[in-house]
Amino acid sequence: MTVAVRFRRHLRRLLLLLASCCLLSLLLSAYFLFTNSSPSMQLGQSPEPACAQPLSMSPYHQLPYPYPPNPPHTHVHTDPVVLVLVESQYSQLGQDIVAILESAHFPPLLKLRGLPLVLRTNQALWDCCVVSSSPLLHLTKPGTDRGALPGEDWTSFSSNHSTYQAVLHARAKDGAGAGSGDNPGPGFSLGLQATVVQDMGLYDGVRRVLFGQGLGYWLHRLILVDAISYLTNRKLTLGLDRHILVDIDDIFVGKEGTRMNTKDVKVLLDTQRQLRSQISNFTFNLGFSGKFYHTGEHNIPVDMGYAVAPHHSGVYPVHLQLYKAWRRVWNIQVTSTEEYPHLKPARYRKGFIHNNIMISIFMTHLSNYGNDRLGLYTFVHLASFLRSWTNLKLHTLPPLQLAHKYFQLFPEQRNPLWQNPCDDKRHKDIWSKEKTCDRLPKFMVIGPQKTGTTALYLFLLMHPSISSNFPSPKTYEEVQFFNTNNYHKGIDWYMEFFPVPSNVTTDFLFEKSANYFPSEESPRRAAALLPKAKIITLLINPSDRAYSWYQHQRAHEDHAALQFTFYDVISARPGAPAELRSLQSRCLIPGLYSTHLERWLTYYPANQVMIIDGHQLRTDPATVMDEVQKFLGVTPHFNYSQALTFDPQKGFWCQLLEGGKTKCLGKSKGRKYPPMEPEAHAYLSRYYREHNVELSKLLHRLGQPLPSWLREELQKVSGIKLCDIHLGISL
Ligand SMILES: Nc1ncnc2c1ncn2[C@@H]1O[C@H](COP(=O)(O)OS(=O)(=O)O)[C@@H](OP(=O)(O)O)[C@H]1O
Repeated sequence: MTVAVRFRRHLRRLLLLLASCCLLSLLLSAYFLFTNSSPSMQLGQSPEPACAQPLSMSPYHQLPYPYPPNPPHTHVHTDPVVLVLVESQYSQLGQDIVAILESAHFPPLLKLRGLPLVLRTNQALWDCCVVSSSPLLHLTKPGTDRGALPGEDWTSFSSNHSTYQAVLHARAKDGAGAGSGDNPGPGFSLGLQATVVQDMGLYDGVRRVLFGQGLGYWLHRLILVDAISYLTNRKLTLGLDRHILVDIDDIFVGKEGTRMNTKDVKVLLDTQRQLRSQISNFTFNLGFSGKFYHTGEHNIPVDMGYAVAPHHSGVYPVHLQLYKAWRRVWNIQVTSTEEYPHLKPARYRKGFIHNNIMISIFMTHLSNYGNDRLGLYTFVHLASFLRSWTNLKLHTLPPLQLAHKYFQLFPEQRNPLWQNPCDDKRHKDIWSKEKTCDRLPKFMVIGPQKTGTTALYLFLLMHPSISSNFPSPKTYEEVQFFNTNNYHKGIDWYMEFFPVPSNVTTDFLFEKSANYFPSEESPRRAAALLPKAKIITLLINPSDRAYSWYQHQRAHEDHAALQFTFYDVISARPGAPAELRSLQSRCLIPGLYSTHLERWLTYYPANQVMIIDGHQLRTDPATVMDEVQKFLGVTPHFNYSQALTFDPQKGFWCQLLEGGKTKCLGKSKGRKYPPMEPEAHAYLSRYYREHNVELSKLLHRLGQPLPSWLREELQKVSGIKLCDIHLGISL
């Protein structure tokens, strides 16, 4: 089973668990809220500004970051299920819970039965401040947000139990609250309303963070980030270092009169000085592109290996010529894009490396025109906001180093994921007018090898509306785009393999690369570029497949295959020679059908995937081809019973030509070799047993019949009837 499949299963399980916990929490909350509304204590008010008060007696408030160890409750739940309670904007159930706390329909004072917590609802508050001693804080820096808080529906919390620790305090506008003589509880300051509290789990073993209003309030969002970190024991925490680079694009471009003048440059330098007080070495980056690059008049160094390449210059979708020109003429090693994979939403933007040019997303685009003061104001205030309210540390680096840093931080982004430029209007507009997105396959035969893929390929080409890719001009072999380094040659390279269809709606282009089936990368890459494509796979008995593949290797004079018997290959142990082990895995792994199929089904819906019984294609190709035509929706219907004939000499079905001649596959398909030894047969039956069981379950789930070879293999599985397997009883 692949990591992706396992992850999906875990995720599904986790979501179910979350949903059940939410439901339970909802019921409990509703029960508590409705069954007891008498306050157990008076709430206080203080004339002092918020957070100027001495803080609670909580045993934790003195403890510095990193967070204290788990509270001494014996059964503290640190499972992130509690996150759902605060994740109000993104989860329907969480929304309900926060809505309860915000609701204007409850009496002003509530006590939660079963929990030592009192809620005061529907308040107008002001002067909100972050409690500096809260152990929750990581990203958030203590400070006071003066003035009225938005809305008049705030809920505040008080308690006399040390499990609760205030995170945010505010003052009640109407003067309500605990009098100066009241005791608001150990976790709370006298006279202040706690609007966000952290439950350490000391009371009932459940750690929580309770918000007295939604996440519309900006400080709540900051606290939410810390709450997630706290509740997951820092598993979901980002570091505090951030890098910033500001490009001023094309400073010499723009109409006469709108370009930067001396005054603009002076203000720019002044801003740079201010920013340097907060970000050491901060330097505005002069971006150059287009025809003004390298004009040299201004004596500004431009050989930094970097050029701004905004979307209109075609960084993504990739124009290969541009990359080559950059490299050759200006030795560009890094540029930036805001289009990959799409312009919006900005948080999904990524970088990638193509043709040794790093394309990263650090570009923050300042206007290239004169008189721009707003941009400068924004950057200065952004930096001071971050310094005042967060513990983030801002750094800067020159573009090249920053790009290296970027891919060091996000190595998974190095490899691009190509998409169809015509699926996004902005991409299409950038895409060259001479290019078309119609030179892409509508369906693919993905393998695995030795299952009859070439026969299927030949039969498909007999159909008047179906055409395939051109063979590789160098190797005459399959394209192998999605599973090899060919992928890094880009989609232009791939499209060159296909003819321009004469009729886009009726013509069916396809590609057959038999190694796509077991490849880890192929399904994700194929689905990104060809999400609507239909996928055809052929399965024969994996033992026969392995044997045919071994014979194929021998015919190609593979050194190890000639040296070792088939049994040696399939039964090689971990300490065997590397050459043998490599041959073994290439021989056996493609036959783990259920694993590979599950991966394809992660990226493609089941109705786009056709699983053909390769044995049936061999014995009754006309019936299979009828089903294939139906699956593809291709017209006109082609009569394969008339077009194919069994060739007794070849021992296989072949194309019937005029005059009764036949066109069969070459010598390399349908080879003559001795039958597999019984010992190897038995070994492989055992080896593939579990996987065949998994395959039968998968086919059952998809509502597909079991091929006869699979039935036979399953019958060898002792004591287990097929119907048991279908019912999901494991062996
Ligand atoms: N009609 C017809 N003609 C010839 N061969 C046929 C046909 N139908 C199925 N087969 C079986 O296809 C096997 C080769 O599979 P592939 O074409 O997928 O092989 S490859 O991966 O492309 O090398 C090949 O395997 P071998 O018998 O081991 O050569 C054949 O058994």
